[in-house]
Amino acid sequence: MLYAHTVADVRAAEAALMAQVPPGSLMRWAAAGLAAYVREVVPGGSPVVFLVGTGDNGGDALFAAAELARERYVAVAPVDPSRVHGPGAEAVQAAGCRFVDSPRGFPVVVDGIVGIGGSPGLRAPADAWADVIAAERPFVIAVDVPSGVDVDRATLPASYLPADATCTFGTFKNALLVDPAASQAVRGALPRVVDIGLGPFLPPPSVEALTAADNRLLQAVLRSTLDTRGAHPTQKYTRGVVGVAAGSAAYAGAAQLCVRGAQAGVAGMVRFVGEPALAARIVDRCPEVVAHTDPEERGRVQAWVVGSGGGDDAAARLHMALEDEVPVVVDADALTHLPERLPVPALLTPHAGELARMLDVSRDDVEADPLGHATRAAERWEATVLLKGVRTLVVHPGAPTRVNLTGTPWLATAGAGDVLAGLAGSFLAAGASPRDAGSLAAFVHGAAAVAASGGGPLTAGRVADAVPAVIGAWHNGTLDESHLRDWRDR
Ligand SMILES: NC(=O)C1=CN([C@@H]2O[C@H](COP(=O)(O)OP(=O)(O)OC[C@H]3O[C@@H](n4cnc5c(N)ncnc54)[C@H](O)[C@@H]3O)[C@@H](O)[C@H]2O)[C@@H](O)CC1
Repeated sequence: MLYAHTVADVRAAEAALMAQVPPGSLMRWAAAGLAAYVREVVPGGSPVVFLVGTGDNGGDALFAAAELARERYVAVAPVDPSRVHGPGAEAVQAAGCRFVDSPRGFPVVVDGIVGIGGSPGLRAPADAWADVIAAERPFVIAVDVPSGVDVDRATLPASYLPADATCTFGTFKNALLVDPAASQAVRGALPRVVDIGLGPFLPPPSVEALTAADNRLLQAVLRSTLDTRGAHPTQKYTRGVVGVAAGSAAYAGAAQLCVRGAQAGVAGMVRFVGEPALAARIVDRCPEVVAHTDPEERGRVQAWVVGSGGGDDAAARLHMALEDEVPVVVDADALTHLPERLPVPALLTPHAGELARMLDVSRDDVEADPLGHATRAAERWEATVLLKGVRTLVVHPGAPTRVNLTGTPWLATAGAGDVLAGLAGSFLAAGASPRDAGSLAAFVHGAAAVAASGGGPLTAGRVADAVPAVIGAWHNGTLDESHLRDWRDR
């Protein structure tokens, strides 16, 4: 699992650690880690300019500059020459670094303007430096966080300095994992986390992300439903039955893709409820499905998926599902019919436009602050909200938010959300909580998309087809982290 913490939590942990170690230790460790990282990502002797702010972020940069000055040409550009970290300034002077007043002409820039102590946005002269950098496109390495971003909210003010590589300390910060900051300001590979000993002092994270190594969650779900040792015979019913009440005459394909997502997942059986013509088409394409054309005769399920391609009867389908008192995935059109309070554990799966309608704000508002809006909706309905996006969020009140890091831009394709809803329903039916079901489904869905895409275009049906092999590999520990996303190195 990758973990991100809030600024307040990092500061509290730093204070607790600092009380136990000699003064200046943390900054020395941070600076040594930063210098090693610069060496690693920019090997050879390229000249480097360090942009140095007035706080400890600037201090980290100065000590790293002094260390690297032994090996290559290093310049220092202070934001305010009268306010630089004292011991850091002495170190760069002793090391013979040159002082400059702009990053102009340098192929490599290290951004130590502000870290977790910065208020959002860039002030003079950093705003002008950002313009120079945008024009010249040097390789930019951020110290702790790219300067200017809102670190906790992961939002982007008018001015910030995007980084091509980021070296952070102790733990991730929200802005390094969550959009829009993560996608826009943190280009390239995931940031490097330099261990400065904060671990024992950090509280539970604010944000976390599953990795290929985190298959215990999946194993725990399957342990209760799938007996791989033969001690207790596994039956389709013990694996969970997922009900799909999705699709409409206008969006018949949505029903089918939702069913295919559910079938590809971990449940043992899929029931479908819908009008006769639609049900007949589903069974034709997916003969394993048990279809019910009369909702009164729908049979027992352990979880429902409602709303994908919903159309006019989405409200009735949601009402029907809630009557069964089992967990429910509420998708697409059904999201506009949510009751004041949900009587069952629920996973709401909006995209930005749907979340905007739920909260009566604009889509732009949601896209500018996905974490804030998903959190608002999760608190408003006391439910888990899975907000679909490049980095899908799964927000549950009172628990760390999960951000999904698998996927490919090719996954932005018609029907992908229907497959995801069905897949999430299968995890719910197998006994996962809405939070785990949403994050497991998002992870598997993204990884399946990468596998199916092979770097090229995708259809949603091919994503569903790739799901079983991803679940199998993740379950038995052979999933390869390096094949889980293809936006990493852009
Ligand atoms: N506290 C510690 O023990 C450690 C801190 N570390 C570093 O210290 C950083 C935090 O240091 P600080 O708390 O001093 O805060 P920062 O250095 O992040 O920023 C605060 C300083 O920047 C100025 N400032 C704030 N917003 C600004 C803006 N928008 N534009 C320009 N200037 C702005 C403030 O006047 C203040 O002087 C971390 O991000 C990390 O890089 C590391 O050395 C690890 C240990």
